[in-house]
Amino acid sequence: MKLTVDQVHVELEGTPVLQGVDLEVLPGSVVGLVGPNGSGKSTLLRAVYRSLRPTRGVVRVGEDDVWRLAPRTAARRTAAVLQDAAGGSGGLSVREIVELGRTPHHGLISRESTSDRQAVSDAIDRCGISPFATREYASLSGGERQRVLLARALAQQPRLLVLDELTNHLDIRARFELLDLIRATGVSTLAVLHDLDLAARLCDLIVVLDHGRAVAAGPVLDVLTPEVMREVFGVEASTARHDDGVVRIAYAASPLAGSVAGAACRGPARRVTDSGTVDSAGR
Ligand SMILES: Nc1ncnc2c1ncn2[C@@H]1O[C@H](COP(=O)(O)OP(=O)(O)OP(=O)(O)O)[C@@H](O)[C@H]1O
Repeated sequence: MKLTVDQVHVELEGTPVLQGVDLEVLPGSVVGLVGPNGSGKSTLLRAVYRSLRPTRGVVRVGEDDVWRLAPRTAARRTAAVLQDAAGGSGGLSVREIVELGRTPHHGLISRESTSDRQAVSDAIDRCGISPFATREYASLSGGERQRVLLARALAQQPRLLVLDELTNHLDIRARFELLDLIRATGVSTLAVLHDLDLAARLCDLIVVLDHGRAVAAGPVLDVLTPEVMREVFGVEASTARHDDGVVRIAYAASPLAGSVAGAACRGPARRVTDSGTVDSAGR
């Protein structure tokens, strides 16, 4: 299902945190949301998964404004996997945590159905967590928990996946496995990623946020240009597609742009032009 973020503004305690963000995730595609700390990535995700109402602008999943849908309908469409906290799992087992993904499909008095059980078992298998399905969730390692939370999201059978730094706790093999898994779901996905190499591998398109604005959007090679790497991330780097087809980012021997002390040299706020590239004049 398509996600459309249309001119979304968010103001928190009088501070503009998002300023007119536009983006699209086409059905079945994976869009990476990248940007420096504090640029507004998690805030944008919150507006998408309906935990924070935008001050202005519209978020549509399919044709519908998510803030006009019934909460249960919105919850069926969108599943969010957020940065993990072990607290709040209330002694539940892994399987019980995954079963929570079925909640939006239940009425007040409905009981677990065959399709619920099937969806839960499929999600557990796909995420490779059956060896510890009966363990208490809180006893798992950080990487194991990430898989369980993804399984809960898949059990929900959503039309849109929203992922916030899903690969944080994962070792390198587990990262690649998870990327493959996400791609294989075929579900439209908006993923916040700090690791730009992983973003380049996983995503069809990248959107760069800086100071609450989408300053660049498009295919990774068009977006993570040396200029954007310098102006937005404060590092000297180049991005190229290698002979094996993989896009890699090469950082300069002294990557910190602008100052030996490492303070990022930031340009003026930039924005996306009609062609999806950065307006380098900052207009
Ligand atoms: N309640 C609030 N009042 C004022 N400012 C807030 C509030 N909550 C968040 N912010 C600010 O909004 C900005 C964006 O925060 P957000 O968590 O969306 O950034 P982020 O890009 O996800 O950052 P990170 O990469 O560090 O996770 C930050 O500067 C943050 O301090």
